[in-house]
Amino acid sequence: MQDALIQVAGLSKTFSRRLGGLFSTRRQVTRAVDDISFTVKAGEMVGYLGPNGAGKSTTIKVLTGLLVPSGGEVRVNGLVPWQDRRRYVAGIGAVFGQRTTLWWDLPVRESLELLQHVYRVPPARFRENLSAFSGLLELGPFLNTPVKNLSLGQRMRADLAAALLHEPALLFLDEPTIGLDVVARERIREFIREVNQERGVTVLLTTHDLLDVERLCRRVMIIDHGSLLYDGALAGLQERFGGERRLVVDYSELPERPEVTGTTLLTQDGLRVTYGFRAQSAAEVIARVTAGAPVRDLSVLEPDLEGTIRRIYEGGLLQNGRT
Ligand SMILES: Nc1ncnc2c1ncn2[C@@H]1O[C@H](COP(=O)(O)OP(=O)(O)OP(=O)(O)O)[C@@H](O)[C@H]1O
Repeated sequence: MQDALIQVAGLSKTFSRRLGGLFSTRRQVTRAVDDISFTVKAGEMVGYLGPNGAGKSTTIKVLTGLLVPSGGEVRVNGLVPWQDRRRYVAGIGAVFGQRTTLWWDLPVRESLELLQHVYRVPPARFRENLSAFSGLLELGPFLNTPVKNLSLGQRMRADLAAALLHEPALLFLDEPTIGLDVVARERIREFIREVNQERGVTVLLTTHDLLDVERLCRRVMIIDHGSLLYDGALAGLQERFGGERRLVVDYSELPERPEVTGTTLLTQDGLRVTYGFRAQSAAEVIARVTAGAPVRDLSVLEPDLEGTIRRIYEGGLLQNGRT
């Protein structure tokens, strides 16, 4: 716990909303986040996943100090996020994909200059960082454009630069690729990877785009109905909850008995046979297949992450599966 940059213990956040008219005493209580605990070490990049309404944004809002929790303890960078705001925000950056933190009517450059003053970034550092981020995010063509006239992809790039100009140790990203096309998404991912690997910025990433997670995160946390269901390696998730891997074999000559020990024969179409298998290494299965009959070609298909996550959300696979 000592060297953790983010320390969360027993965090809860409840929203209470009056139902009915002004004088109604009926209230609807939502436990948006319910007793979650985790730590994140400096330099990590962690994916924070969950279906709609799971509690992701609420967690991020508490961690960035925008919301005060109903219970639990949170320390980020050694500070309590919702106290001592000035000191706290100097050490973090945040991008909320759904809305910009920049000044709507100002050109990007002026917005960034304003932030320079807010965060008291020395002029030389500012120039250096602006030039580095302009290069990586190709801000040049729209630095003088008012934020309100930017495309969504340009706006997101400007927001990322804005979040990092003061060199925070930690970056919170809430849906940073939402609404972007494939090329723009890839560019943003590339930038996030660079920031994490080259600058050592710790990243907590919330996203519905599992490609973001596959490309960027080794560790994922999954939240649903306010509870943390899984915290561990992305690879472990696939191993434990992924569907079957498949081996597609094109035989040159069909074996007498195409069944192979340790696999399920899924389909057979002429000389092409597809097997399903779990856990064991593909090499073992391939060795068994090739020992049985001559093979012309074969390929292994991994279960996709989207299918795995969907199974988890839909099937409650993780009810007792906290790691
Ligand atoms: N200000 C609020 N007042 C009342 N209820 C709220 C408030 N903010 C969030 N909630 C409720 O808390 C729960 C968690 O919401 P949250 O926005 O954290 O989910 P999320 O995982 O970020 O979802 P999404 O992926 O849809 O953004 C939901 O049931 C939501 O309706």
